[in-house]
Amino acid sequence: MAHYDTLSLTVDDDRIAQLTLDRPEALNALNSAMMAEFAAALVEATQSGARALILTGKGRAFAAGADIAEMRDRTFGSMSDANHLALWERLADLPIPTIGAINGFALGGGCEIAMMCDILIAGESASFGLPEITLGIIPGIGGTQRLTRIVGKAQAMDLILTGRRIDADEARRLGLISRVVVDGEVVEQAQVIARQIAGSSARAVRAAKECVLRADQSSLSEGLLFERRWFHSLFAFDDQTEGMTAFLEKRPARFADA
Ligand SMILES: C=CC(=O)SCCNC(=O)CCNC(=O)[C@H](O)C(C)(C)COP(=O)(O)OP(=O)(O)OC[C@H]1O[C@@H](n2cnc3c(N)ncnc32)[C@H](O)[C@@H]1OP(=O)(O)O
Repeated sequence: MAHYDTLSLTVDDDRIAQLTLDRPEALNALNSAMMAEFAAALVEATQSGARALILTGKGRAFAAGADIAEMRDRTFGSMSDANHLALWERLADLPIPTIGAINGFALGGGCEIAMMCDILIAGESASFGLPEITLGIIPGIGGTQRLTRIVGKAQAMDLILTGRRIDADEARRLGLISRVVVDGEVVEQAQVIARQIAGSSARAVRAAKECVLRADQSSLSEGLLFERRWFHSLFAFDDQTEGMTAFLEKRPARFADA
């Protein structure tokens, strides 16, 4: 793995990649150096053959948002010419499943990149929010769009216009995250989920991810057709025969690429 200054990337023997944001002294505030390294690390993780990626933060935050000290003196020209923040969006395009393991604060851009993850779990004392409004700006890493799709207009307006923080339980009730776990066990639990995914058929996992993402972006009829076509396509591969034979023979499936 390459050396990074603002994050670390590991890939274990089960082909689980773990990307840890590592600027704990600034609560993992997202600066330009981290953004460039993040994009490079996603490429490296994918090329390593990883079957799932866990994203977490070192210390008492997942990430407390875009780096305010770096942004304060920016101008419209410098922000728009560089298309600032656009690189973070690469996370949403990753072909493998991504699991956000949220420890502590996930605020502003931190909450926004968390919402890009496919599965989100959080420690009991995690807190989420989009406080950009208090800084005279708005979310810029997809926060208004993703939050509205997830929780609906009224809840999104409430959270974005007030900038208020919510705890892990409320985040789960609103649908932002799927599981709340004991603080300190977030990464461990994410690894359990990742290993389960890595033991499945890689093609079926990819198909399932593409279908779920399609549900957000297409009409129901298009989504249903997309799903059915993927379903048919999976019968072209050995994983389907192996999975069904294993069930009938009452043994665990041995997928070729797992
Ligand atoms: C896309 C746009 C955006 O994301 S804009 C940023 C949105 N995020 C925020 O507005 C959150 C800003 N942070 C806070 O409100 C607080 O830090 C906190 C509530 C997350 C934690 O408060 P606490 O009192 O526990 O810690 P400190 O405030 O003392 O923070 C420690 C240390 O981290 C630095 N820091 C925190 N967040 C950021 C940030 N977003 N950008 C840059 N730096 C940040 C903070 O300044 C402290 O540094 P120090 O050198 O020790 O003063």
